[in-house]
Amino acid sequence: MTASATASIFARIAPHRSIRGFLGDELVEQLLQYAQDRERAFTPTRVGPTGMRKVAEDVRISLVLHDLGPWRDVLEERFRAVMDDAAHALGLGSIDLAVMELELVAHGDGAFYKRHVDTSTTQINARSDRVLTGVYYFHRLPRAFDGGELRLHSIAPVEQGGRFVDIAPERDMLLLFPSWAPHEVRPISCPSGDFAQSRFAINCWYRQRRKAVAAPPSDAAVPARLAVDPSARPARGRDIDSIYLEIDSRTAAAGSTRKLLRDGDPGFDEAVRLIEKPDDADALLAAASPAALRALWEFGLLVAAE
Ligand SMILES: O=C(O)CCC(=O)C(=O)O
Ligand SMILES: [Fe+2]
Repeated sequence: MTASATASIFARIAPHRSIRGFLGDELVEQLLQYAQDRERAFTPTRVGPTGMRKVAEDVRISLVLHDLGPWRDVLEERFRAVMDDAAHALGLGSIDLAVMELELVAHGDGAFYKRHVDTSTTQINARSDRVLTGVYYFHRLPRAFDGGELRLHSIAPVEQGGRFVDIAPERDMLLLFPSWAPHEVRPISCPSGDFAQSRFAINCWYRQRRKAVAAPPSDAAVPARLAVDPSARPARGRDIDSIYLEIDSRTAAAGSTRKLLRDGDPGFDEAVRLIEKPDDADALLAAASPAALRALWEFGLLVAAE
């Protein structure tokens, strides 16, 4: 490829699509009401990888609510319904969906989010990656804020021939773009300062499952007596993502030839419970199937008892 062909790829704005009238007025009103009722439960947004996220007011100011309450199921269903077409239209191929991350974000007066990519939250040993970003916009009428465009950038910065496009956050519009595409939220001015008049958005990240690395069949005998690795730390009250990460990092630390223990694999449910409640290990081990015990041992979550 010539240098100028490469330059033009990096100077191109990522493919994107918008779907107007995505949820319809009735649901918009219900979501506005929900946001208003839950105002006190919103917290400052954070940036950075899972498990190390921090408030950084020089990068991002907005408020977030992860609990979508009674709307979670219907939202998941609607977002899921457009995934395949959007992924193909944007050149992402078929997504092997692991999970959808959903959150409700309020941008009020003075809010913004500087240029970033949505893939940077993922840790090296995560089980899935953000591949497709959906942002669904809604707000009260008449609209009481200005600004808040989503600026979609090419990979190359403007000084190197790059470009950008500003997309207005239209009420009841879903915008879809690849999660690797650099973008920002332009500053919002909402002179009333009234939370209910914020620029609301539901972020949806479609996470693609990482390919499993096939485990070589192990013929080593599972030790007769197993115990929780004494160096394992209890993880009560952690969210499920941190538990997944914990499973993966313990697997790696044990030098296991198997790469990831996944949902649905023998031993996966037991692994989650062991990490959540290591004190209940004895009862869990007594009830676990031989296949689950083998997996827990191969993945380094259990070790031979002294
Ligand atoms: O609200 C928007 O337009 C986009 C928000 C965003 O980029 C993010 O939360 O990662
Ligand atoms: Fe983003």
